[in-house]
Amino acid sequence: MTSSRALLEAEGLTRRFGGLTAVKEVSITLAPGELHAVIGTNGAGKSTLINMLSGEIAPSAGRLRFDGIDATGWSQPKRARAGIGRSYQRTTIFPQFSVIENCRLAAQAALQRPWQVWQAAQACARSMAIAHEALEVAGLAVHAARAAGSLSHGQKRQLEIAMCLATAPRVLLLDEPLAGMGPEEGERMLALLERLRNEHAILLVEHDMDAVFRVADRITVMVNGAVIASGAPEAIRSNPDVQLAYLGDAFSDGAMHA
Ligand SMILES: Nc1ncnc2c1ncn2[C@@H]1O[C@H](COP(=O)(O)OP(=O)(O)OP(=O)(O)O)[C@@H](O)[C@H]1O
Repeated sequence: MTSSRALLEAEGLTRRFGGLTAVKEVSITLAPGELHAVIGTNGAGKSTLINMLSGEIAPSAGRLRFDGIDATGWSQPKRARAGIGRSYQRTTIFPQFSVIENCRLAAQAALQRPWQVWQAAQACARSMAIAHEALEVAGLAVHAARAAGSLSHGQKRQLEIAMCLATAPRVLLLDEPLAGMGPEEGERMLALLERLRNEHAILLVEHDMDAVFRVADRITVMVNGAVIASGAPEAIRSNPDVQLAYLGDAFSDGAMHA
């Protein structure tokens, strides 16, 4: 399944927690311009997979390549600096700071090196410019001066993505960006994903099947830590193994037939 265009390539990624194998030999590729969704029932191993790709937890086995280079041993900060950005299921903003300040801090953290203190002023102007651009892309420019804590739930999730964009990522690992959103907020987020897909390699973990089947170019299905199918949405929709795995679950409510 490895493509020559792939920016991030995981091969045989495995993670064990004691006697439990949360992720079993998962191979997955992310390419620029492609939105790759990973779906699976609760506990299938999706977050553990994202955590291994972002470097938050180490794999028990398997390899990771970023832009053709072995990145398996890279720390999370090193991966972030290289261009692997992620958003979280939980909100990670500073509520008392303004929207633009949250974004600027994310940009600054990505730009600054501790030994480059003499460049602080220059870096500050640069990080502010990056922050404004990220807010523009994320559709939050009009809210720049507001306290981040006063944003709606959906706007906070948009801000998290803007903060991620402020670190200039090439890969975006998005963990349930639609969670807790109403229909209008969800549509805004989907429109944002459509805008981001051209410039980034995106991994989307999402429970909203309607959304996944609408926006994904490729869908990988996990069950009990293992991949049972991976392909274009139409192929996944008609895959008997997937239908069996989801029988009586997420797909039985008609989402698979949307
Ligand atoms: N730090 C940990 N220690 C022990 N077990 C863990 C740990 N993290 C995850 N697990 C277990 O690994 C399995 C996969 O969990 P994971 O959170 O990756 O699934 P998921 O597909 O993201 O689920 P959800 O859709 O509910 O978020 C679960 O059985 C979970 O309890």
